[in-house]
Amino acid sequence: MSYINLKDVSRTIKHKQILQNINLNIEKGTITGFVGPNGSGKTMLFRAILGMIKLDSGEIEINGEKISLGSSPQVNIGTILETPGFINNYTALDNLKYLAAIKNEIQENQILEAMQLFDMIDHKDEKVKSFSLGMRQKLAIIQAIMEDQELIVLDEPTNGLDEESVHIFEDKLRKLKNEDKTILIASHDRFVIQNVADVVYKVNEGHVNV
Ligand SMILES: Nc1ncnc2c1ncn2[C@@H]1O[C@H](COP(=O)(O)OP(=O)(O)OP(=O)(O)O)[C@@H](O)[C@H]1O
Repeated sequence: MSYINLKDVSRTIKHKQILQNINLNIEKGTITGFVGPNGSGKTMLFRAILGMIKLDSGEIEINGEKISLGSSPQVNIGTILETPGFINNYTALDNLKYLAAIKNEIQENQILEAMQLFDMIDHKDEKVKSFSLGMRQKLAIIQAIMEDQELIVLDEPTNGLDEESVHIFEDKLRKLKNEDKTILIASHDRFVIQNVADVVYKVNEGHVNV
């Protein structure tokens, strides 16, 4: 049994088939890349896997657990889906502490350790409203990995990152994979996908193909 299973998953919104009969098996401890044009369905696919949209038909299981709209899976999941909603008037550290308080599983030193990875320690006391796009994106990556999440779902994670940060990010993904984390990543940056993914799927008009 794979770690993530999608069986005949379909969803139509306003007469448009957004996800079309998707069958997918993803193994634990792998990095799976998704590529495809704008509007092809990558984000919707991730939303479906995370139980954020209702399916018209089909089934999704993560670690043997059936996923349905509104039920939060037992698996600890880290995500970046579109623009992360940070509180602009809070500092970077306070934003991360606020997010960490939801699950209350990690201490400040673990947050700082994750910030260190992307050289964000020097900016920890600055308000997020002063951050550049790339700095916000680093913060988004940090929140997606800081709790040692076992499933990490990343939609366009390298948006706005400079070259060095992309390398740090790729290295971190490889380390997480070696720790048996399962990572899904959608990106228009084909180099990132080529560099890290074990399997790459093409998404086109709601279909998913190898
Ligand atoms: N809230 C919504 N209501 C109706 N249709 C939507 C909604 N969000 C997305 N769609 C449609 O779903 C389809 C898939 O969109 P999705 O955001 O998954 O594409 P994507 O592959 O992530 O694109 P991009 O590369 O631009 O991020 C598109 O046709 C889009 O117009």
